[in-house]
Amino acid sequence: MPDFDLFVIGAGSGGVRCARIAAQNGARVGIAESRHWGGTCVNLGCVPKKLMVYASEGAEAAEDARAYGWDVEIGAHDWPRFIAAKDKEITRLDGIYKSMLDKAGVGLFVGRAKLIDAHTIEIGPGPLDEKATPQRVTAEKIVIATGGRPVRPPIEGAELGIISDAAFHLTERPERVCIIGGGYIGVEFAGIFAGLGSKVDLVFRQDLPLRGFDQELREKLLEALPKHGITVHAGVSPEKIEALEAGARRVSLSNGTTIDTDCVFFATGRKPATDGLGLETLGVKTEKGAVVVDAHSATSVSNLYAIGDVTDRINLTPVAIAEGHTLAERLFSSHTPRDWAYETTPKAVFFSETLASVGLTEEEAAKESDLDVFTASFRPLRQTLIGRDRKAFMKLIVSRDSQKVVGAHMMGDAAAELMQGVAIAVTAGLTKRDFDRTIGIHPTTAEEFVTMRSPTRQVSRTS
Ligand SMILES: Cc1cc2nc3c(=O)[nH]c(=O)nc-3n(C[C@H](O)[C@H](O)[C@H](O)COP(=O)(O)OP(=O)(O)OC[C@H]3O[C@@H](n4cnc5c(N)ncnc54)[C@H](O)[C@@H]3O)c2cc1C
Ligand SMILES: NC(=O)c1ccc[n+]([C@@H]2O[C@H](COP(=O)([O-])OP(=O)(O)OC[C@H]3O[C@@H](n4cnc5c(N)ncnc54)[C@H](O)[C@@H]3O)[C@@H](O)[C@H]2O)c1
Repeated sequence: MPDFDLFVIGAGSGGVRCARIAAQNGARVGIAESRHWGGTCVNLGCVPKKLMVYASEGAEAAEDARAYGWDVEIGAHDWPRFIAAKDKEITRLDGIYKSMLDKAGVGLFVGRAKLIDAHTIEIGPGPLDEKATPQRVTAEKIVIATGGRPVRPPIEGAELGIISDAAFHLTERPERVCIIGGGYIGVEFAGIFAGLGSKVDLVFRQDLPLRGFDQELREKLLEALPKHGITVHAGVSPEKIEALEAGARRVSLSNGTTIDTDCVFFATGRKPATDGLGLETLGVKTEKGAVVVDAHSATSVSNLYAIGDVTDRINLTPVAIAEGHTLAERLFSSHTPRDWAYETTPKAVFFSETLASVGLTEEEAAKESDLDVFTASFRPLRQTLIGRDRKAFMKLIVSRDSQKVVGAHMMGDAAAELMQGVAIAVTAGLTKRDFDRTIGIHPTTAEEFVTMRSPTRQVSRTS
C-alpha cells in the first residue's frame, strides 16, 4: 500500500486547500513545501502587497484629514519599521497555515519535491532546509501545486534589476524606481512607491496599461497615473540596463531615451514553476512550461493532477483555492463537488485608485451581441472638500437582446470591495432591470451602479 492516498507538491493557496479538504474527507495526505507555508499569496504576493498599499495611503489620508479640519502634519515614512511590522504579520500567517494543515492530519514535508515515477516523490533540500536528507514517499494520487515565479526579460543587464520577490524585502525605500511592465504588479507597485514618496517611472510596451482589461478602463488609468506623480513611458521597451555609481542604474529604452534610477523593478510576468519536477520523464504534457489539465484538473498522466498558477489559466488566489477544493472533493468525497463560476471571476488591481472588473470587457461583449453601454464619471462626495481632481469611473455592459448585465468595470475608491457584490449579480445572470429595481444606498459611489438610466452609447455586434 502506498504511504499516502494523496501527495500535494507545494503548500500555496491551491495546495493547502486541496490537502486540507482531502484530509477532512478521510484521505491520508502528505504535502511538501520548499520555501514558505501559504505560498506566494501569503509571503510574496496578495497579502504583503496589500499591506504595502495600506502603507502607501498614509500621506493622502493625512492630507484628507487636514481638508476635513484635523490639524495633522505629514511626517516621513519609516520604511524599516513598516517592513518589520509586515514581516511579523507574515510570519504569524505562515504559522497559521502550517498548523491548519497539521490539525487536519496532513503529513508535512519540508524540502523541494520531485517525481521519481508516477507514484514516488523524493523530497530533498530546499530554501527552508538546505541540509535536508532526501527522503522518498509513495502516493496513489499526486497533485502538482507549485505555482509560478517572476521572470526577467532577456535584455542586457537584466540581472541589475529586481523582481517582485525582492521588492518585499528591500532594506530601504528607493528614492527613484523604474518599473518595467504595465500589468497587475507594475501598476500596483507604481502606486505603492509613488504613494510612499518615490519618484516612479512606469515603462510598458503597449499604448495602454493592463492588457486584457476593458479598453475604456485602461484609458482612465492612463489618465490617472500622472496625477499620482508617476511618469509614464507607453509603447516602449527596455533595451539595456547599466550600473552607474553608488548603486544607481541607467535604463535605455527603445525610443532612445534613458532613465537614471535607484532601482529597476521587473514586473514582466510570471512563469509556471515546473523546473526540476521530473515532469518530462513521466511524459506529463506541458505547454509553454504550464502543466496542461482538463476541466477536472487531470494531467495527461492518469493519477497526476495540477491546480493553480502552475497550469497558467486564471492566476489568482481564489481560483487556485477553488480548483484545489473541487479536486479534493471530486477525489475523496461522496458528495457532488462544489463548483465555481470561473467565467465570472472578478478581478481587482490595487492601484491607489483601485480598478475592479467582472464579466466581459466591452470589446469581448461586442463580439457576442449588440450592447447598451452605461457609463458614469463623477467626483465622489469625499473628494469635494479635499478639492483633488479625482473622479470615479463606473461602467455596465448590457447585452441588448437579453438585457443581461454581462460586464461591470470600475476605477475608484473601494472598487474591489464593491465589485464582489456586483459579481454575484453578474454570475446570477441578472438583467439591467434587476439593477434598476434595486434601491441605492445614499450617499455612496456604489449607488451609481443602480441609478444609470440611459445608455451612454449603443454598440453593434462586431462579428
Ligand atoms: C506580487 C503579487 C501580488 C499578487 N496579488 C494578488 C492579489 O491581490 N489577489 C490575487 O487573487 N492574486 C494575487 N497574486 C497571485 C497569487 O499569489 C497566485 O495566483 C496564487 O498564489 C497561486 O497559488 P498556487 O497555489 O497556484 O501557487 P503558490 O501560492 O505560488 O504556491 C506554490 C508553492 O509551491 C512551492 N513549491 C514550488 N516548487 C516546489 C517543489 N518542487 N517542492 C515543494 N514545494 C514547491 C512554492 O514554494 C510555493 O510555496 C499575486 C501574485 C504576486 C506575485
Ligand atoms: N491584484 C491581483 O489580483 C494581482 C496582483 C499581482 C499579480 N497578480 C497575478 O500575477 C500575475 C503576474 O503579474 P505580472 O504583473 O507580473 O504579469 P502581467 O502578465 O499582468 O503583466 C506583465 C507585463 O509585463 C510586460 N512584459 C512582458 N515581457 C516584457 C518585456 N520583455 N519587456 C517589457 N515588458 C514586458 C507585459 O506586456 C505586461 O504588461 C498576473 O497576471 C495576475 O494573474 C494578480
